[in-house]
Amino acid sequence: MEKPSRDDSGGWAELEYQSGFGNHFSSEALPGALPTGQNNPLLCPYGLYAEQISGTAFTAPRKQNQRSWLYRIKPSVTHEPFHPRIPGHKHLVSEFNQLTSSVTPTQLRWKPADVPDAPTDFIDGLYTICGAGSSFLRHGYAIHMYAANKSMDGCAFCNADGDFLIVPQKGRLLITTECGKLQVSPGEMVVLPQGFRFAIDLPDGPSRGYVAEVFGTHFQLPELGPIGANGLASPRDFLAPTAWFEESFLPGYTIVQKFGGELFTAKQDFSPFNVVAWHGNYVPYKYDLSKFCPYNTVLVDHGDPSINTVLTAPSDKVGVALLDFVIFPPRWLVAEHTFRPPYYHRNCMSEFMGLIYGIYEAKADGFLPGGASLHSCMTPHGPDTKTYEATIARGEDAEPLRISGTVAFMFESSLIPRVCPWALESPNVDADYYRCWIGLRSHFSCNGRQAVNSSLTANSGEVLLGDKCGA
Ligand SMILES: O=C(O)Cc1cc(O)ccc1O
Ligand SMILES: [Fe+2]
Repeated sequence: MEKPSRDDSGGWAELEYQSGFGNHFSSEALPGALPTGQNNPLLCPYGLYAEQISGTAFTAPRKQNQRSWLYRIKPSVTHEPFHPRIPGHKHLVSEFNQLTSSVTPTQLRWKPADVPDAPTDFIDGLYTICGAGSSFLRHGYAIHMYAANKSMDGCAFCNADGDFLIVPQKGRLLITTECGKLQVSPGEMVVLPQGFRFAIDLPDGPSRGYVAEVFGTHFQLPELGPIGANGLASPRDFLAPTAWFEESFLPGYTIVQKFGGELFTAKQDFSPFNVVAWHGNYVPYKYDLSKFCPYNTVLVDHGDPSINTVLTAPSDKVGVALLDFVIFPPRWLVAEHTFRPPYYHRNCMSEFMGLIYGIYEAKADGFLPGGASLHSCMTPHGPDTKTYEATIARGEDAEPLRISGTVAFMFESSLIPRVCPWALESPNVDADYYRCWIGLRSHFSCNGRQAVNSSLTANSGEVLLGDKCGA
């Protein structure tokens, strides 16, 4: 089989995918490579080894159970022992506690990170921003970002800690996985489940993006409730790869395994992308965010952002997410006599936001593509002064307005994030972020109406009117 070039997009754009979310897929790169009638025959077709990868406990309820069978030239165990990687990686965290990270209720915003000048691949370009819980306890999440400029070479990455949901903001990702290849462009997202080996090529050079990693659970489609049977992200728009393999002698090939936030390496002399056929429902997949079918208010008020949930990683509490992936895509705003941008609020959930392109509807300035913000549990936030003033200026009879040319997103979690020291000390921290709200003036006016609140009433009982009441 011809191997698509790893350093340009030749062949990648025409990749074939299998469509569906949570399907039991099957794929073979050689005819008849999948055993029939059983998973684990004594002798597999073409002399392949059968290997299972489990995404849930063997005994997980059938509805949640995830596993795949890989039929490969050599099993993945065929490698030398793991050793701590030298050099290590100082900026990855999978356990959030006082030793690794700290808390702040302050509104945080980061300017976009520069892509480094020094050759940096996806592994070295990945750095944790914040998170909660522990990969060891199989509960929690980490939010990372990456800035890289070079393809992974002679190595594959394997994340033993959790599932990666990657949102590229700049530069395509050409991802070779054990199940096949995926091309992921800015405007798309990809999920690489725990344990799969993958290599990321960067055909466009400088690349940047966001990663949510969830521990102990997997992403699923949100319930649709009264919306009905259709809408939001449609299962058929999720794309899984088709089997692709290479049989090559690659002396010194390295598996880099992230385990407890630390990196370990093991050598082998062949490509891990040697799976000739596979079947199962535990697979990497991608989704084009432009396929999202948004729902919204059509008369008054501002719907909660949960209406824009693409995927949710559930916690053990019904209706409460460990981590939701929510987008703010192009759409019409039509609500009448309504403040249409996001409302001012304090949320018991914590909100990490990123911007893929364009201008986010709540921030006229300062929240830039490739940048990020974090509003933790009960930290007040909302539209900046410019957005507020512009919205009020449009008046009660504002025409329907189309938000265009932008996609922002939010990773929203019920667990409160601790922030890594390098994220807090980064030169990209926007120290002036708070100023975007400082200009919000009081528009309060009693306008001749009697103030019923005693604080507006002078000691004498005199009613404060007009500018006397501070308008
Ligand atoms: O804070 C944000 O910008 C995200 C957000 C958007 C919205 O429309 C409503 C609530 C919310 O938290
Ligand atoms: Fe918010």
